[in-house]
Amino acid sequence: MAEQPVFLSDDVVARFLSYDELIPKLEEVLGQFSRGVSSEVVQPVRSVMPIHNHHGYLGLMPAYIAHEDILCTKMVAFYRREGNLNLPSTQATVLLFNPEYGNVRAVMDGLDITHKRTAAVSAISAKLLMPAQSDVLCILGCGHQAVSHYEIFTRLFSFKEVRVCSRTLETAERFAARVQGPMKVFTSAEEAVHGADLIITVTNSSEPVLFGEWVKPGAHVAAVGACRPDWRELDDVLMRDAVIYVDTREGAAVESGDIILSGAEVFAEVGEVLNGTRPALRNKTTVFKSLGMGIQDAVAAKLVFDKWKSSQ
Ligand SMILES: NC(=O)C1=CN([C@@H]2O[C@H](COP(=O)(O)OP(=O)(O)OC[C@H]3O[C@@H](n4cnc5c(N)ncnc54)[C@H](O)[C@@H]3O)[C@@H](O)[C@H]2O)C=CC1
Ligand SMILES: O=C(O)C1=NCCCC1
Repeated sequence: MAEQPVFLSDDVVARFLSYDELIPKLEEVLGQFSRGVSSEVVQPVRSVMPIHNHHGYLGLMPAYIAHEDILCTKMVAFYRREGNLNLPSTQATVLLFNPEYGNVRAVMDGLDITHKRTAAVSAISAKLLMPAQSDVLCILGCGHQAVSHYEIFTRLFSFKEVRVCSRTLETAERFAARVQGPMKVFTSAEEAVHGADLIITVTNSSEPVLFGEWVKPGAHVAAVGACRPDWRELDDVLMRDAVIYVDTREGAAVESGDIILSGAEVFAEVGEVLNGTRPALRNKTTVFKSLGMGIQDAVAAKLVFDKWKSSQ
């Protein structure tokens, strides 16, 4: 008889998921994905269904990584929350399967996985693309992704200054109280961005929050929000002037409003840079447009499950 699935709650997942193990696994799988051997890493573009009555979307993100025998899917609900900050903007559940039988081995809360793997992939892009001398980090948006990005970026890199700015001063101040470490809270995005070497956009805005004329030439931008074809975080000037990197070309062509609506050309997948088949143009202004991938959730879920299992 097939084993019964275990349920791993968010705090259990968080306990077993470490950036130190996650980052090398993500680098490996991003490289394999971009090698394009479709039988090795199978990941269709996510299917996304609108939840009209609640300004939301439900995304289904299946992935199969053959050589590691990982079969997984994440279901993620995400919302445009205009006013009501008490409602969550993202909820996620991850199912990890036994690939041989097709039964579910684990049902996991997917929030910690989503927060950490997204921030880890942004950090991988930054390692490759940010200016060699990066003193000033600026984070636009002060929600959940801002927290995980702050944690990993300040752990991996040393900045002289970290700046944050959100839509309201209240959310920025709440963020500053939640994370450990120094930062300056700005009320003007333009002032926060001025002179920054590395800019992270983690907003739920559907209109541009970052404008090319504000961005220091040579800076690197990790753009994490705007994951719908009609949503923007970056304006046309920035999209036109920067060299554009993505997690997947296929996903970007279908889901990224910044790419579709600006008509910008994608230069490379981050996996291609990791493989050495496309260059990291560090001296130019670069944008990494992140949309999120099922394979990222899959390697994270496997790490969590294996650690949980060996703790039993
Ligand atoms: N690329 C990826 O893999 C993933 C992307 N996302 C996306 O990342 C974005 C952020 O996610 P969460 O942090 O979970 O959302 P959240 O709701 O916790 O935080 C969003 C933040 O953006 C701020 N914001 C909204 N409009 C703004 C503006 N015009 N200027 C500055 N700040 C503004 C809000 O005040 C809030 O602090 C969302 O769009 C989400 O869909 C989420 C998960 C994975
Ligand atoms: O990859 C993910 O997870 C998500 N991507 C875009 C929007 C919400 C979640």
